[in-house]
Amino acid sequence: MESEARLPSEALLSSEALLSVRDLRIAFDGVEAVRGLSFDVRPCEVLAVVGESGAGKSLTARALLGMLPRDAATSGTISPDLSAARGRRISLVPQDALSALSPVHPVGDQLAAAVRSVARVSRAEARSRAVAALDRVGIPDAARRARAYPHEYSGGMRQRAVIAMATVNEPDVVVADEPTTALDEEHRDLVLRLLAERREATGAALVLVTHDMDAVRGYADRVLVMYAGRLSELGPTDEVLDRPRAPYTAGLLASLPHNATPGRRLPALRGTPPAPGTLPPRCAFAPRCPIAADPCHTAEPEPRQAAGRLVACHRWEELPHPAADLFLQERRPA
Ligand SMILES: Nc1ncnc2c1ncn2[C@@H]1O[C@H](COP(=O)(O)OP(=O)(O)OP(=O)(O)O)[C@@H](O)[C@H]1O
Repeated sequence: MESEARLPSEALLSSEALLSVRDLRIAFDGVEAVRGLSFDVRPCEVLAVVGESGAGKSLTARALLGMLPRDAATSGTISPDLSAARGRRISLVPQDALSALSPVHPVGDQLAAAVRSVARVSRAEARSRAVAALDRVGIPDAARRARAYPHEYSGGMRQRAVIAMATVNEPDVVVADEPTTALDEEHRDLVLRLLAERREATGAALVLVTHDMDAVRGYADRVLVMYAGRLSELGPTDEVLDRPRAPYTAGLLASLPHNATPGRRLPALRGTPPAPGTLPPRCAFAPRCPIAADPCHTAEPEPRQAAGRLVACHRWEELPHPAADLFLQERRPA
């Protein structure tokens, strides 16, 4: 039997945290979409946030930035609150590069304005930092290109410019919200490489919200797996991906196309996540879980320290390894 210790939420606090999120709840019209989430962002790490659509990943990312919709009701703590220092200590790389850039100002002017919004420097100095930032993300002839408008940039150059914008002030935390979802493979790799490179050069932590498990494997130090607004599993990337302990993580990984064995039926996560507001007091994953048993149907599991990570599952010790076949069997008619 592997060791397990139930921890009170305060014990999840880590002295090395750059950002601590505790019991974060985000609700719309009284319905909670994020339901008591606690995690840390550590200095200089890449923390991936994964989970199916609707898990609450983007809301969580936006909460870090203080960019939630006006009608969102929140509770819990995010400390320190960096939202007032947005652009200086925390910045966003959004999914859509065009939305991050104003169409009516030259790119260099936008970067220079971003510099001057946080630093008392001359226009000339801001301009020179803007050009240097464009140069660092590989925009050729940056001084000339700084005078061009976003629509004069190619798609790849716009992506680069957005990363330059997010990192020009060397923030402590960069939040990238599905930065590659809308991109083809070439641009996807470019964005991930550049983000990783700029993050490393500036010593920033990167919170990477993504559906792309290859990106998680390639770039993330730790991964936070979310399900129905809660933490399902959080731990070092290789350990979580190589040996998931939460059945939800196992199902998510088993259903990736490249995990298919030729000639065998593809494992799949049957069903869909519950809609917010429809959650009875049980494990939200229980109806889809191949190893759910008694406790899962009566009490929602809290995150526990287990096998070198946090796992929110009553039955994590019962999960076989590898677990993909569980999800194959689940598809057979009863
Ligand atoms: N502005 C809003 N008003 C009402 N409900 C919202 C709003 N934004 C999000 N939600 C609810 O919160 C849930 C979580 O949203 P969120 O965008 O964080 O999911 P996600 O995990 O990022 O999904 P995806 O991968 O599709 O982006 C949604 O399913 C939705 O029910």
